[in-house]
Amino acid sequence: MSSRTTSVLTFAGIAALSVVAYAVYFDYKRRNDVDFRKKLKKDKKRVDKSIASSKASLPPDSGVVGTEELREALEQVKAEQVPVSPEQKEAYFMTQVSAGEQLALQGPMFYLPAALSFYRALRVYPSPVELMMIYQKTVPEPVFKLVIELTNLDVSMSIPKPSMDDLDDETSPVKDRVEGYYVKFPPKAFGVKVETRKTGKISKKALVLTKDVKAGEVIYKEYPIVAALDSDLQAAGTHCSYCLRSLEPSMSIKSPESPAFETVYCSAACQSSAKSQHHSLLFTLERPLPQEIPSEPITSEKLDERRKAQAQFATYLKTEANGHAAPLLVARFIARQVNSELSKLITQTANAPSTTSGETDYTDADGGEYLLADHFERLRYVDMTPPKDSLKLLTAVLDSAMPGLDALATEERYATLLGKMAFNAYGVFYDGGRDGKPATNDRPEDTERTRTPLGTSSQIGSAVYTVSSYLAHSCQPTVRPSFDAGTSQLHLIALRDLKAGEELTVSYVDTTQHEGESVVDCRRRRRMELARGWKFACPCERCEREGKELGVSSDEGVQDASKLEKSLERFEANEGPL
Ligand SMILES: C[S@@+](CC[C@H](N)C(=O)[O-])C[C@H]1O[C@@H](n2cnc3c(N)ncnc32)[C@H](O)[C@@H]1O
Repeated sequence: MSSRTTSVLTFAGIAALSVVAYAVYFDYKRRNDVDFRKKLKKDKKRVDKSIASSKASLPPDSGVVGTEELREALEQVKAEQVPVSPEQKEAYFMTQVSAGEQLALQGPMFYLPAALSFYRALRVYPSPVELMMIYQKTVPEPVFKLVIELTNLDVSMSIPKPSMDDLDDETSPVKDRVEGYYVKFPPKAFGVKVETRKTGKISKKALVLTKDVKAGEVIYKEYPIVAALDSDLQAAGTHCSYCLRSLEPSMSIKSPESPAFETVYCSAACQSSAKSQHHSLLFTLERPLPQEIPSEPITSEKLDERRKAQAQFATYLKTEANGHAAPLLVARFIARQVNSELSKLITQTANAPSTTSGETDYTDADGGEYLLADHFERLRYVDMTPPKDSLKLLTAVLDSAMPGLDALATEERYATLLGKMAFNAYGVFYDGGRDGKPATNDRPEDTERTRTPLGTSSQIGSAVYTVSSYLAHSCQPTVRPSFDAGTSQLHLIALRDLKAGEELTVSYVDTTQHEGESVVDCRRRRRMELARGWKFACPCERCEREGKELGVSSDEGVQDASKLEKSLERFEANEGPL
């Protein structure tokens, strides 16, 4: 995939989410909030007035817009007072966007006034970059071009130009936002950077040290974007559902508001974080929007519908998805994105207090230059066929909480998200891992794949991290993940002295030679597991060295999934190298 395609996809992902969040918020208020409906009526009058005055001020030949005309119009707009209070800003924003939409429909003569309306809305919108992206998808092209010209003319406004051509322009602020990502991410304090490395024809992203470290040193600590307990522990109530800490059942905080999916927490802070990130949307009957937005009470039928959807999804997670964290991780991820978008819209338009727990989370998931989507869109994924009905059950939960949310989880998007979770999740374990995980009847290639050097059967749960997702595998790794806080916080520990510039690698699978296991068998076991779960023939030094010593060649470089499948089949039948 070219970097341009990736950039466009990243934009599309973010814009889609913002549009959906805005549309859902708007629609929800329109349906449920009497005051809001009254305000809309008033706004309509204002819009009509605004259109009338725009029409009246049109010069007679205003089909084509010259730079001078544009400059004059811009100066006039900039001389206008911008509303100050959040409520006024919101009303102004709505008026201007509606006026822009209606003017744009009236033909070329009205393109400039339409663009000016959209431009006015930009001046009060909390995330102008995202709004430009929304405009790019929704506003007629000639009008959008005028909005771009207006922003270009206005040097004092730092709104980037998100047209496709600009992505090829080295000086474009948008290009900088997309490609500058790896300059700003990971944050310097992590002591690592992401580099693209090529082995033969295959290029991969690698995590590289930016400082020297000593053996045993903690290189960085990282909180997950999303985490989930293994389903047997989730049901047992022995671990915190949010941070995955082990707890005494008598000390735990139970969540009475979600009978469908019982959760326990180790602290009020974890309970509050879980609720604000995902739990309230997925498994409670609480209104998903913050208190600041008044609404009519929800009917008992609607509540029943929501209760039923949650119960069905919970049953699915406990039975059919049993042993697989990906569907729950995806549900929590989507809910977290929705909550973060909504709280951003609401906190910035209505001055409401943040609904998040305030945990230090460098992903900027709750505002800031890069969003959760920016991080997640860039991660690699494996093609997956979603389990039957799992998407339907999830969208029913989302839709019963807020009509319209189902647009966030199309089949394609859902499959990609599952594939991302499966490729990038780490198994969380501490104190040497656990025993007694129930065995599954799944085929090996269908079992949970989470990078865990102790093996999946020792993990207590799964979690996805942004920085650590970039770590490549080696059977002779330079670092190891550790969970020394006894929670899902990942500590990356150096396994030997390492120098700045060295690539960091972890073991995705158990690479230790077990008692009674020969070198051949150990090599075979881990290579099969990597090929089945991770779709690559391991090219690491250890595999190479052992292969040479044992006189077996290896199919390094097998990256094409169809070729890999064949290679794997031959290898399993002892008929060829992998
Ligand atoms: C979670 S991603 C790791 C991120 C990866 N470093 C990247 O390129 O973005 C896992 C995938 O990276 C690839 N990968 C990881 N380690 C590798 C290695 N040592 N050699 C070749 N491919 C590797 C495999 O395709 C694997 O399924």
